[in-house]
Amino acid sequence: MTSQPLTLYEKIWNAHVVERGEDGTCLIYIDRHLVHEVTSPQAFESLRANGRRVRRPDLTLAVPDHNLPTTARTDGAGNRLPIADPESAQQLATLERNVAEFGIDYFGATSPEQGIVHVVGPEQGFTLPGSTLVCGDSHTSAHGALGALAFGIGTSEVEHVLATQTLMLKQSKTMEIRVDGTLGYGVSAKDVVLAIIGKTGAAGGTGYVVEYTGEVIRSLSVEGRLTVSNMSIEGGARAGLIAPDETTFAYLKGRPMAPKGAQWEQALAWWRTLPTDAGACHDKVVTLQGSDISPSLTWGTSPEDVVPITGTVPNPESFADPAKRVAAQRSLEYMGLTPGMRMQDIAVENIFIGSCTNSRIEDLRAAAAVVNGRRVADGVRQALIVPGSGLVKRQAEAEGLDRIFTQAGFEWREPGCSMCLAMNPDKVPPGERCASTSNRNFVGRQGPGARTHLVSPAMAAAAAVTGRLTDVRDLMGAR
Ligand SMILES: CC(C)[C@H](C(=O)O)[C@@H](O)C(=O)O
Ligand code: SF4
Repeated sequence: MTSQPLTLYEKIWNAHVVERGEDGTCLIYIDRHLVHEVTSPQAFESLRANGRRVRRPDLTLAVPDHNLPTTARTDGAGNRLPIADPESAQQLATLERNVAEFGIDYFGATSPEQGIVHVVGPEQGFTLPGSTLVCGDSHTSAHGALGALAFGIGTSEVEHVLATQTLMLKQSKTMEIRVDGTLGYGVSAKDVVLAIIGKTGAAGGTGYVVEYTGEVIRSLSVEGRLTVSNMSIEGGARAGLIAPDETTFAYLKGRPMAPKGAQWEQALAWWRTLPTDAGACHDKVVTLQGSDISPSLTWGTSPEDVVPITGTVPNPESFADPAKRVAAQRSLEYMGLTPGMRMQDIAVENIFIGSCTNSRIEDLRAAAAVVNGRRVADGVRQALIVPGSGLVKRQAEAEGLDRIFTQAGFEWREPGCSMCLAMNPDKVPPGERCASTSNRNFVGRQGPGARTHLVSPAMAAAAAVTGRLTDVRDLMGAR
C-alpha cells in the first residue's frame, strides 16, 4: 500500500499533533521557544501570578535584541555600561530577572553569543529541520529556511507555550512559491524575496504557509534562505518553509545546540524524509523566473511597493485598484517622491546594513566587497553596520571586514535590531531617507517621518558610496 503524498508542512504538522479537536483545532507540540525582551514581560508576570513554572526551560532560549543600544556595552575595564533610556533599561532588567527566576538559558547583553533572536537561533543550531519553533515576534518565519515550522505568536500564546510547551492551532492552507532558473550578477536572496512580494502582494500569503521551491531557492546558502523566509510575513504568510537538504545539514553539523553523534544520525535520517512528496498538492502555486529578477527596492510604504533599480517611481494612476491608487498617492507624499522619477536619482542620507533579514556574515561580506577601497559619500550622514550577533561580529573582524567599513566611514556597532525599528537610539531623522537592508518600510518604522527604501546589502553599500540609490551592477562594472 502506498501512503498519500504529503507536503513538508503536513509532515511536520502531523508529527506534532498532540490532540485533534472536532472542529479541526489541534493541540500542537512546540519543540523550541525563543524569547526576547519586548513580548515576554506580561507572559512571565502572568505565570508568576498563577504560581506556574516554565514547563521546558531546556527548550527555551532568551536573548535581548530590540531595545538594546548598539553602542559599547562595557567600559574599557569590562564593566557594564548603563542603558540611558529608562524604559529600555527596565525591559532589560525584567528579562534578566525572569530568565533567572524561571531557569531559562540566556545570552545576555554582554554575552559573546548575544544577537538578534532570529540570527542566534539558526547560528546556535537551536533551530532544527522538522521542528516546531515559535517566538513572540513576527519574523520567526525566518527559521523556516531550515525546514522548521516557525511562526510568530502573541504574548498570551507566549505564556501558553511557556506553561505547557503546546499551542492550539488550526492547520493552514499551503502555497508553493517556486523560483526557477538562475540569478544574474548582483542579484541576491533579498532581491528574490522583494520580487516575490512585489508579485504576490503584502496580503498574498494571508492564511497560507508558504513553501519556497525551485532551482534558485535550492542554490541559495542557508543564510540566503533565511533572508527569503524572514520576509514571508511581509508577503502575508505567517510561516515560510524551505525543504532541508545537504546544504541545510552541512550548515547545522557541529553547531553548539545541534544534535551530536548517534543523535545526529538519527535526526538526519528523519530530516531526509521531510521534503514534500512527488504528487503532494499545494492549495496555490506561484512561479517566478530567476533571470527576470533584478536588484530590487521599495519606493513606497508597503513591502509590496517593489521596482527594479532600473525603474522609476510609479504613477498612482497606473494602478487599476482604486484603493491601491489612494495608498500609492499617500505613500508618495510621505516618501517625498514624484511619479516618473528615476529610482537611481534619489539621494539618501542614511544607510542601515543590519536586521534579522540581512546581518549575517555573508551579508557583511557582500557589502564589504562593494565598499572596499571606496568611501561613504559626503551627503550620507549616518552609515551603520550592525552585525546580527556577537559571533557574526567576531567572524567579520577576523576577516578584516570591520576595517573595510570603518575606513570607508561606516560605524561598526554591537549586535541588535538597531535601526530596523525605532525602539532604541538608532533612528532615521524625520524627513530623511534610508537605504536599509531590513524588512519593513512602514510609515515611521525607522523613526517618526523616516523614509525607508528596502534593499539588499550590496545595494545598501552601493548607495552608501554614491549617496543615492544605485544599481550595484553599474558600480561594480558588471554591465
Ligand atoms: C517587537 C516585535 C513584536 C516586532 C515583531 O513582531 O515583528 C518586531 O520585531 C518587528 O519587526 O516589528
Ligand atoms: S531586526 Fe527588525 S524585524 Fe528583526 S526582530 Fe528585530 S525589529 Fe523585528
